Amino acid sequence: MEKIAVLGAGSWGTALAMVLSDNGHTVTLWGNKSEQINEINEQHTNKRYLPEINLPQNLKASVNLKEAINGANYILLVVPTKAIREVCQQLNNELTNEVTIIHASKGIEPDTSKRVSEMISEEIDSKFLKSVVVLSGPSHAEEVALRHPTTVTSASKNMEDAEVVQELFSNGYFRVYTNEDVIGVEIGGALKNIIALAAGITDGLGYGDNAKAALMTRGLAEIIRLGKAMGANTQTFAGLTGMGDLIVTCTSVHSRNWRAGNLLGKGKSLDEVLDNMGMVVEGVRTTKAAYQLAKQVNVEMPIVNELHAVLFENKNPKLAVDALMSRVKKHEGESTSNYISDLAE
Ligand SMILES: NC(=O)C1=CN([C@@H]2O[C@H](COP(=O)(O)OP(=O)(O)OC[C@H]3O[C@@H](n4cnc5c(N)ncnc54)[C@H](OP(=O)(O)O)[C@@H]3O)[C@@H](O)[C@H]2O)C=CC1
Ligand SMILES: O=C(CO)COP(=O)(O)O
Repeated sequence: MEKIAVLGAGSWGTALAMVLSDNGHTVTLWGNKSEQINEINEQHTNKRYLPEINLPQNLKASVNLKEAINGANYILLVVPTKAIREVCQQLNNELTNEVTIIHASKGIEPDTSKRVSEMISEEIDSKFLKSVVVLSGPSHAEEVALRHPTTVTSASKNMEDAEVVQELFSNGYFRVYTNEDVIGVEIGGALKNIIALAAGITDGLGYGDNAKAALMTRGLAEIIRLGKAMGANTQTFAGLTGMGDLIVTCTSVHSRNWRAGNLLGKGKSLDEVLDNMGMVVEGVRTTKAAYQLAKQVNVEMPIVNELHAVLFENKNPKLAVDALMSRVKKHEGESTSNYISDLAE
């Protein structure tokens, strides 16, 4: 059994800390709000993020980062993408031994186009960084906390590290696969949030399942095109962290990205939506990042372009849908870089 620090006491950090505690590991959940940390230690609940859930009695929490990471060989980082660099900088100041950093955040940084694992490698002193492993897949915190069957992927360039993480998390309700395609796993997890925002918008506009199926299918084509340009293995996008996460995020009321899109489709402004969500909506920043990245690598991403216009240029969502529907007529396989044959390899 291992001592593991979980940094980020929101919905996903808490649910993953529960999985690790269920597996018998000694887990300390780190957060920055003392009231919330006291609630976790004394009431064994985290009501703001996981209402109705009783946390395992052996799960401890701390506001003190030094205390949380003391003696840990594994650190699970689960804060919103925009906080990754800041938390890594704090962590870097406290580390005294080499650690494996596992991250479960889904986003791309605007302006730098960096994936989360790249930000971690840039911020953590290499003498403290044994390995970076990504944990991603179709997994709403609300369902994991209820111990409902869930499958995810542990990805690392080094398969042995991915397998160690697979072992740490696996149990009867949490099944972990491995993959060495870190780029594909991170791109799939980040970009599905964009498509979920768009799917929420079409639902909010009152369009039905046909529109959602269209967005998911053509959205996956866009994700694969960008992923291929970034060096991903296109087969990864047929798996849990690609198609799997796209399905769960576009079709679930648990998804904050879908819910945010739904409110936008119903006519709320982006500021109103984000002010009322109370949890991170990663797809907003990632839309900005993907929009910039697509231009840099010259990849066609019409859904991303229209969503960017809705979010940041005040475009009416209905006009964005009209624009997508009236694009130049195409062959279905055109500009998908034969990804279906790639997937079938
Ligand atoms: N929720 C889910 O089902 C899943 C989420 N993810 C990913 O996990 C990541 C985290 O999401 P999630 O837990 O849902 O988000 P939440 O909004 O539920 O929680 C975010 C947590 O991060 C904390 N936080 C934010 N900034 C900092 C900081 N600078 N220092 C310390 N703590 C900070 C927040 O603290 P505070 O309360 O003080 O604001 C809060 O506890 C995202 O990238 C998301 O895409 C991945 C899979 C599933
Ligand atoms: O990543 C998730 C499920 O796999 C959670 O999605 P949301 O951030 O949209 O809630």
